[in-house]
Amino acid sequence: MKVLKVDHIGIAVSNLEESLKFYTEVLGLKAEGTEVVEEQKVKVAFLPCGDSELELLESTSPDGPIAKFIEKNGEGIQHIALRVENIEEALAELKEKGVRLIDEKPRYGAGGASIAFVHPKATKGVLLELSERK
Ligand SMILES: C[C@@H](C(=O)O)C(=O)SCCNC(=O)CCNC(=O)[C@H](O)C(C)(C)COP(=O)(O)OP(=O)(O)OC[C@H]1O[C@@H](n2cnc3c(N)ncnc32)[C@H](O)[C@@H]1OP(=O)(O)O
Ligand SMILES: [Co+2]
Repeated sequence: MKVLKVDHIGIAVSNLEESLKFYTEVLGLKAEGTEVVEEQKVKVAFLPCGDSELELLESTSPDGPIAKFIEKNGEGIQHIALRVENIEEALAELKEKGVRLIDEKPRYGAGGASIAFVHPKATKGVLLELSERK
């Protein structure tokens, strides 16, 4: 598999609009439009940061992964996403190596990316998202 770069860092927040104020008004980052990703039960906003981005995620449901994360840990970094050249190939290789995957097949990611998560127990405690953008 080929990792191209850190695509984004996912930050779990309780209130997206409120959190965006800090990142845009204080840090001066520019927010791209928000998007609801139903399958992940999140509303997200991306803030480009040089060659990578920050992804702010607010839960759209009390039983979604972001709501559960915040309940357990409070707001903060929830995942790191690596851009890969070919996600199908990356997943096949990780599976072959016995790595614990959350998603064996790519799912829909914000902006039309193909994404899949690797379990934090396999990565020394980091929820890892693989992302391929065409
Ligand atoms: C829109 C999209 C995009 O970018 O395009 C996104 O990013 S969507 C981003 C939101 N979507 C997702 O996160 C989908 C993938 N996530 C999941 O399936 C889930 O959140 C899991 C990661 C499997 C965790 O599930 P759940 O909370 O039910 O399990 P759990 O609390 O029993 O956790 C099992 C163990 O993993 C650890 N753990 C849980 N979440 C973690 C996280 N975010 N980072 C690091 N460790 C984590 C727990 O502390 C626990 O360890 P101990 O056993 O040692 O206590
Ligand atoms: Co993400």
